[in-house]
Order: sequence, then C-alpha cells, then structure tokens
Amino acid sequence: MTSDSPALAVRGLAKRFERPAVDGLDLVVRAGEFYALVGPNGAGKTTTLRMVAGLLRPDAGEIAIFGIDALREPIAAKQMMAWVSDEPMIYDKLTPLEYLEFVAGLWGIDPAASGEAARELLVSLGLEGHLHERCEGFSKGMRQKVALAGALIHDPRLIILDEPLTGLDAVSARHVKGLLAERVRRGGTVIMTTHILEVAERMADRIGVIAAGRVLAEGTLAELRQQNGRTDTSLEELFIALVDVEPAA
Ligand SMILES: Nc1ncnc2c1ncn2[C@@H]1O[C@H](COP(=O)(O)OP(=O)(O)OP(=O)(O)O)[C@@H](O)[C@H]1O
Repeated sequence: MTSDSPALAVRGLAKRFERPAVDGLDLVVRAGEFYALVGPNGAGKTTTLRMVAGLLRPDAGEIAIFGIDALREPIAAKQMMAWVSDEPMIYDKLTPLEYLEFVAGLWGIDPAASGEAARELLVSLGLEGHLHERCEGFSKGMRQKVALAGALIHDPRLIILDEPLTGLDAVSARHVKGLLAERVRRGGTVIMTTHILEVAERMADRIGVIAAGRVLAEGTLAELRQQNGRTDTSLEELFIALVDVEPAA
C-alpha cells in the first residue's frame, strides 16, 4: 500500500452467470473522489461492486483497494471499506444505538469511543428522535439510514453504496447526500451506483457509464460532454446517447 495508490483499481474484472455480467471491466477511482456508476438495468453495476466488496469471487481480473490486493488480502482490504447494499440488513430487536455499538464491537472499537460517533452519525441522518426505539418498527428509509450509519462506524476510507437513495423521501435523501459529501470533504472516497442521473450530475466528481459489463465512458460531466461532442447537454441525454436506449415517453 502506498499513500498515492488509488482508492480502487480494477483491471480485467469478469463474472459470468448464465451470460457474462461483468466482461473485462477496468476502473480506477482516485482517493478523495466522489464517483458515480450509472448504467441501464442489468449492466453489471451491482455485480462489480459485490466483487469489489469481497462478496462475490470474480472469474478473472484484479481488484486493489488503496494498493491492497483484495483477492489475496481480503480482510485487510475490507478493513479499508464499507459496503452498503440496496437491501440492508439490521437487527430488528436492537435500537439504532445498540446496533451501532454491536457493529463497532465487531470492528474492535472501544465502546467509549464508538458511542459518541454512533450518536453523531445517527443524528446527522435525522434519526435523533429514534435513538432508543427498536428498529423493528422502522420504515424502509429509516432502516437504510441505520444500515448506512453501521457501515460508517469504523470510519472507512472507501465507502461503496448500491443505490443508496432509492426509497428515501426528500429529507432523508438530503441527509444521506449531506453525509456522503461531508465524508468526501474530509478526504474519504465514495463510489455509488445510482439511477438518479441528476444526483450523479450534481454530486459526483466523475461518472462512469457501464453497459454490458464494461465501462463505456467516464469522466467529469464536462469530459463526457466533450467526448460526445455535445457541449451543454444533460447527463440524461448523454446517457441515452451512450447506451443507445429510447427515452421513456
Ligand atoms: N446471482 C446471480 N445469478 C444469476 N444472474 C445474476 C446474478 N446476479 C446478477 N445476475 C445477472 O447479471 C447481470 C448484471 O446484473 P447486475 O445486478 O450486476 O446489474 P445492475 O447494473 O446492478 O442492474 P440494476 O441497475 O438493474 O440493479 C444481469 O443480467 C443479472 O440478471
């Protein structure tokens, strides 16, 4: 590991189910970037991120997290990152504070230190009124926020999120976006998939467009525009032009 290693470097990543889902994908995300992965349904975004998070073994390819070979040293790699799935699992019988204390304990964090961090995280996500309620009565959005707080409790340098804003109301989405932007301001790296192109356009430093298991194009919005010879078009228009799908009526 070197201090100038990218947060994520993926080379030749491949995974096949019935058909290839990820097909020789290359991706580099620099430390301190907010990177959005966009692409049509079935493009291979989730499969890519699941392999990066160590949840799925690639058929081929290399994955390095801050220079650590994630396939050879999965535990060291996982310590650097957080994975937030689009279907988060939390323990219903615990309150958010208890859940975060439990997760912090798994990471070996001293409860005295984790308690304050847990409270801060939950408050920043708008859960201050629910710190002592059991999660079993929580809405999907509240559960998503508790899971996100749990993923961040060990202060990971790389945060990987699959569709973190789906199902959140506007206020909750703002809390989550604010928290992620804050992490990046403090030097963290965020990689997230989203179908909300406006979010990618507004929040991401760089955007990767994936289709058929490969990165079709990537760059800042300005670079994507330039690559496509369209100077002032929206990401949505670029996306449709790139992946060659008809806009919904
Ligand atoms: N566990 C699995 N078993 C079989 N096929 C799978 C599995 N996981 C993913 N696939 C297939 O791999 C392809 C890529 O799926 P993936 O979920 O990575 O796409 P995605 O870009 O995240 O799509 P979406 O935007 O719809 O979430 C799809 O054809 C999907 O059906």
